[in-house]
Amino acid sequence: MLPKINPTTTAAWKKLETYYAAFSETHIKELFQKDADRFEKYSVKFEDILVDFSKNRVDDSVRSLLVELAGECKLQDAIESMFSGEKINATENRAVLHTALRNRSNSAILVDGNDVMPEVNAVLAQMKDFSEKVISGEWKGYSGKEIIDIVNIGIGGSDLGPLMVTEALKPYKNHLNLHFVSNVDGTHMAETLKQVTPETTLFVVASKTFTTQETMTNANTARDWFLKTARDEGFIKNHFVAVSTNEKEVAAFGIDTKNMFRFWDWVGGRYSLWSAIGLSIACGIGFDNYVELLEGAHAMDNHFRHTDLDKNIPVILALFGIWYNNFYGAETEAILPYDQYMHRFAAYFQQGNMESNGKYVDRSGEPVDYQTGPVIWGEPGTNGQHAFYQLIHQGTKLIPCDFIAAAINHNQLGDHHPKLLANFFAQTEAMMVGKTESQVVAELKAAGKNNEEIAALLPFKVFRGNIPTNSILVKKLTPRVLGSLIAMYEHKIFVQGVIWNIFSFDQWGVELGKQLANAILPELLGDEKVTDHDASTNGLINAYKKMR
Ligand SMILES: O=P(O)(O)OC[C@H]1O[C@@H](O)[C@@H](O)[C@@H](O)[C@@H]1O
Repeated sequence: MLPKINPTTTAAWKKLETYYAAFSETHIKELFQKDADRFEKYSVKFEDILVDFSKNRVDDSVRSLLVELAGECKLQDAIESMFSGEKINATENRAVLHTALRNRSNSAILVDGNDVMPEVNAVLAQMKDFSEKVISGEWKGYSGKEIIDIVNIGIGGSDLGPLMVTEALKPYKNHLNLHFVSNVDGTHMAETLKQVTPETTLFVVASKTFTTQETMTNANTARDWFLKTARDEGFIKNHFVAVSTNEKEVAAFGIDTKNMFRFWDWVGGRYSLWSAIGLSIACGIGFDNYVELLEGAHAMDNHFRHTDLDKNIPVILALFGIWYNNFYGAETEAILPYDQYMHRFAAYFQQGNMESNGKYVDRSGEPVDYQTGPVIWGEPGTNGQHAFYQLIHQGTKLIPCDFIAAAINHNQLGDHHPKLLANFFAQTEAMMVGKTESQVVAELKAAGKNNEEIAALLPFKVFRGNIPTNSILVKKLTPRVLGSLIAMYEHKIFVQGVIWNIFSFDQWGVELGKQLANAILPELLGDEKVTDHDASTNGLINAYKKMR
């Protein structure tokens, strides 16, 4: 069980508050001036990943007080509780074992006294067998043709993980074309179906519950579309497989449970790409590459579980995040991959982070009186530079940023990569050092401006700097490296949830909207005036009825 400790009542929190009062105006530049070894002291190398934490508003005292905070909040016990299969997802009475799905050591992990590893390995073997058959062409569509297109139908964790990973690992892609349909907006399915043919398309219906409205609607539409051409329900088994925890609903849909890939209630939706939800990944990049992804995550799991807190990458990321969130009042964090293939990475961790730590009730059921999860957002560099970096550099909000880049690009095209990386390094430098008044004056003088012109322009051209960044530089974006990066952020989220004294593995907050949508749906069918909601909702529904 996780402890129920209000972090603000710890001695470390009080000390951090006192320290913050004196320290908060300190410029990161000064920290570098005072400490020649700062880069070495504030960076950690893990396999092919270098994480540079040095450009943060953190000194040795802040770092050790944050580690003290983690200690007082019993972080190490919490880590052990998660890895050993305790039911730390208390509001759903479930263990949290995405780490078991990538437990390449195969050591026993017990849930209710039963080792989960044999089942995990059995599903992995099933995924290997299936993906190899589809890739080799041994798996045939109803007319005897090989599969060319795979359509993953899922939403939330049953979509974002496979989508993000297959985009990030596109250089490892085989001949199969992957498509992802998530939105209940018919456009998503309609546009996808335009690109595929029934004879050569495999639908992977991915849903933990197999009751999600969007996914079931899309899956039914896909089945109708398929049967219009195939005409025989007996052919469904060649073209529809399911990934789910819900055997009953899978069978009710008409999918042969032989073509069902199981997972378990101890896999959270947003942590499910490591489970059979990764089937599209295994098909798209091959099972061996999928296993490499698991291996990379497992290596990060070991680092997280066994490394001292002050050298532990996910722990440091989490603690520095808490420093900005709870002491500096930062509301958001940006994830900025300088890697076009990682264009869905921030979106993926929007769910990972915001669904996990977007909670205002603590583990005792009381409302918190401090901030919890931040807003996560981001786009790949350099695009973001020409869009929203203005606000990061000169806006009124403090936005800590994570920069991610690979030293070796999969596409060695002219001088694109040095240019990309020059921007990566320049942005983290600019965010930290800024530009002083005297630098601006010197530049304007050199450009031939007179004193009056200089005075008029000066305030607009100054950059305060002191914007905190983490730089995550990897050798190359391989499946193993990506696996480690994803696990790194997952554990960061876990650490923050532990310290904020919230339950990170439930998501009750997504339910209300679903419930109300189910109530509204039948009201949209007829023409009668709707009156049972508030005036705005009634007004909108009635206006819609007139417009359609
Ligand atoms: O995989 P299924 O059950 O369709 O859920 C899909 C998604 O639904 C949402 O409402 C959330 O609960 C997510 O965590 C989940 O990933």
